[in-house]
Amino acid sequence: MRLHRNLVFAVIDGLNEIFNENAYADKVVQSLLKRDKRWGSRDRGFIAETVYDIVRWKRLYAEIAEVKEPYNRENLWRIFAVWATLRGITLPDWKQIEPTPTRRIKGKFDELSKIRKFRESIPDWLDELGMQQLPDIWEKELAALNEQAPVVLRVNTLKTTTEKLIQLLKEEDIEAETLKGYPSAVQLIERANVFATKAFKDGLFEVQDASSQLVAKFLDVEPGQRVVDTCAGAGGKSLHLAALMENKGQVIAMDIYGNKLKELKRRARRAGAHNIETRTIESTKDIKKLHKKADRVLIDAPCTGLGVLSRNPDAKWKLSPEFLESIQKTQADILENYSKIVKPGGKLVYATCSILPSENRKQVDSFLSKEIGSDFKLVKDKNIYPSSSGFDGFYMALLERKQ
Ligand SMILES: C[S@@+](CC[C@H](N)C(=O)[O-])C[C@H]1O[C@@H](n2cnc3c(N)ncnc32)[C@H](O)[C@@H]1O
Repeated sequence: MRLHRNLVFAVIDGLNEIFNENAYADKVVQSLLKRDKRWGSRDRGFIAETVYDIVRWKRLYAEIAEVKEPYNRENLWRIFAVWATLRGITLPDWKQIEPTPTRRIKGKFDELSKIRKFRESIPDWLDELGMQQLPDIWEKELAALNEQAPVVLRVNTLKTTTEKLIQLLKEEDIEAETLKGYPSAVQLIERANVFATKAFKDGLFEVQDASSQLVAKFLDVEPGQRVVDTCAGAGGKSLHLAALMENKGQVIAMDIYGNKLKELKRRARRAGAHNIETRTIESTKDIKKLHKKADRVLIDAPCTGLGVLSRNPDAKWKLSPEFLESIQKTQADILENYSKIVKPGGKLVYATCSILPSENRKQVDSFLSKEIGSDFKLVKDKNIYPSSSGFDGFYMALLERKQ
């Protein structure tokens, strides 16, 4: 592979923003890709994959490069040189790249790979937490979370079928296949920019991980019901709920951030999902109005996102023990307050994209031991682990409010 100067410069600029300016990797990559209209899909792929790779392996590469945070540009070039050397890419003779001791880099890589926190590139506190909470599986989950996530689409059944979508994508030179056990999912055989397709603009699919596609189904919705999606965000699950309900009944999509709900509205229009109403949560009154009013409630709770590290590797570096503590408190409050929206006889799903028991089953058990929780029973729950599923890590619990 020959390295192109302007692409590598874009990578270095992106890393600077992510590591030194606390910017989110997905946003940074999105804006880098707009830098030069002449870049083709290979160039764009190089930038996105290299940035994500280096974010994913930051601790390991920085250790090999012998650089410490905050990284100046020279440090970032050294980290880049480690990335390239370990991939067997011949480094060009540019002034930014110092003569790199290839053998030394490979030797250090072998040596550090014996130690989990370097091999899997993870902060000490997070590694200790994972070992405490998931002693038997942490090591293999961590390895799975460092794999690149596949691109999975959810077919919008309000407008098309999986077979038709696969055919339409093929006509746009994108190969995709169905996924056993995930009725509305289609997985790309090779990565491609699906957002540029006509099928996307026509609202025939959304990009949504296969594990995430199990959440709305877990809620057991039916056409005609009133369903409240309490942490709807930009609406990945609300859109799925609307499709499962065949556009009949009502989905009330709520969030504390109105801008996310605006994006949800745009997506709903494109998808032809007409039964979604958005409501920003301004105060507890907005929740009280709905007490005992819904057949189904979804709490897709804010969480550490530890189950989706393959998609968002920068979360490893942005999370902190203080954030974990505060998000767990939020999860407990949300569960206690929003469960009151469920009608007697109605159902609730509590879900997270984390694999930590303290954000998952422990939250459910603690809720069930409270006064409001005694009105509910746990019907079933499911832990989805990246190592066995091949997709994101998720947790979902189905609870039923007694009559
Ligand atoms: C896991 S994300 C939701 C993802 C979304 N359901 C989807 O499928 O695309 C959690 C959401 O909870 C929202 N949130 C955080 N605190 C909240 C609160 N107290 N009440 C309601 N929503 C909250 C966040 O803004 C975020 O959009």
